[in-house]
Order: sequence, then structure tokens, then C-alpha cells
Amino acid sequence: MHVFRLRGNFETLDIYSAALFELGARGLEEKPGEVWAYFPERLELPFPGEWLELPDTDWLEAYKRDLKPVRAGPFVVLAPWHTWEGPEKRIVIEPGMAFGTGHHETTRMALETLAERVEPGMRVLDLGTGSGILAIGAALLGAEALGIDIDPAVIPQARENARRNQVKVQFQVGSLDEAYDPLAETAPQAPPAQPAPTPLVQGPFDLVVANLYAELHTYFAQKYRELFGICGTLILTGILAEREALVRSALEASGFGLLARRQEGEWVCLTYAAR
Ligand SMILES: C[S@@+](CC[C@H](N)C(=O)[O-])C[C@H]1O[C@@H](n2cnc3c(N)ncnc32)[C@H](O)[C@@H]1O
Repeated sequence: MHVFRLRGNFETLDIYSAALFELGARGLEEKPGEVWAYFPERLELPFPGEWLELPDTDWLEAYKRDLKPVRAGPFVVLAPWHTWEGPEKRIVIEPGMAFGTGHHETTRMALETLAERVEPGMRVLDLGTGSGILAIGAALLGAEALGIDIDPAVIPQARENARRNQVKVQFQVGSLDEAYDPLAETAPQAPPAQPAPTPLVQGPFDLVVANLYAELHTYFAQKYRELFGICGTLILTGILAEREALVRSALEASGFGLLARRQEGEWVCLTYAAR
């Protein structure tokens, strides 16, 4: 098995993931400080990184075997082949290309916070839905959930996951803006921008959850406010602790008051009231 190692994590390398799959990657795995892209053969890649050879084991089977159920607040996140006897609310997610198996700190903190804040009947937006896990969690708590993502490839997976969990969730391609990427200016070589304009989503919502990254939250701060009516709750994660101050000052300047903060490892989750 041929592995191409890129320095960074799923967040910072998000812009490359579609291009890696298009070039033949069979899967991506986050390791401490780096991301491994698995390829059936070596090829020239237009990204900074290095090749590593692994013995020919069935890595997908090994990955599935090692994947354990994850608890987050009242939820347990399971793969379809897991069995679970506990009283937790089950979320079944097929691990695939889309981010959101529940194994990342940010996803877990967002699920825990949703469980504290969502009330039945609320209109909830999950911005950057990936596998759909947060929208599905909100729907299991009784919300009317909409999941949107700028990446069209994840939408069928999110829909399939909602079907598996027997909840009604709407998923669509979209964002709060055209495909603007604040990291692209510092990234070495961004893949070509999406050809079609991104459909934009409109509120009002009672609660918005977004697991993105600090620079994008800062850029979206004013747009977040426009998603709510008079009031509402905003849950933001994907924030590295060292970038938290950036997000906090942008959100405070845009009419949000901090309600709660969680941290797991280097990752932070902030809950705001729109006022
Ligand atoms: C870290 S994943 C979060 C997945 C899932 N919500 C979770 O919490 O595990 C971020 C997702 O946001 C999407 N995304 C990135 N930039 C976006 C943007 N500007 N607008 C909408 N979605 C975006 C990515 O395609 C990716 O699926």
C-alpha cells in the first residue's frame, strides 16, 4: 500500500481532500500532525508531502476493526456493524469519505452541546454537515434539521446516514457565501474553485451548529447573525485553542454573547446567544 503523507490535519487540508480522491486516493486518515492519503500506486502529486510504503494489509478492514463506538453526551455513535446494548441514543454512521464519524473531538463536543440546547420543534441548521452526523443528532432530539455542505460529494452520504437512522433531515449543497476560502491565500496550491455558484442558505433558524475552522467562523461572523431572528443559539467548533481569540472578538463584534465553552485537547467549542 502506498501512502502519501501531508503535514496538517483534516481541517487545514480540507481544500485538498476532493483533489486527492479525484487523483485516486482510496481513503484519508488523520494521524497526529499529519494526514495519510492511501493510493493503490505511486503517482506525481501537486501537493507538498512525501511517500511512505506500507506492507500490503487490508487497511480498510483493519481500520473498520479498530473503529470503536463513541459516546458523546446522551448519544453513542456506531458504525453499521457495531452492536450496542446501552440506553444511549444511537447514531449510526457509515465511515466513508465525509468527515463526521464521531471520533473527532470537535464532533463529540458539538453533539454534547446540541443535546443541552436543542428543544423539540426547533429549526436547526448544520453548516458543513459532512456525514450529516450533527443534523441527524439534532433530528433525534426532535428538531427540524437542515444540513448543508459546500462539497456536493458528501450530500448522498449524509442522506444515506439519515435514512439509516430513520430520521427526516433535509440535506443540500450550500453555504453562507460563494466558495470563499480564507486559508487559500496562505495555502501553497489550491485546487480549482467550484465551477457553479454555491447556493446560499437563508434563515431564520433557532439554532445553528458549524464545525468548520477559526478563520471561516471569523469571516462568517456577520453572516451568522443574519441566520437568526431576534434571538437564537450558535454552536461553533473546529477551533484550535490558539485561534480562539480571533473567533471570540469577531463574534462579539457581530452581536453574539458567549454562553458556554468546552475544550477537549487542543480543540474548542463555543456556544453563543444571538442578541
Ligand atoms: C470538519 S467537517 C464537519 C463534519 C461534521 N459536521 C462533524 O461535525 O463531524 C467540515 C465540513 O464543512 C464543509 N465546508 C467547508 N467549508 C465550507 C463552507 N464554506 N460552507 C459550507 N460547508 C463547508 C466541508 O466540506 C466538510 O464536510
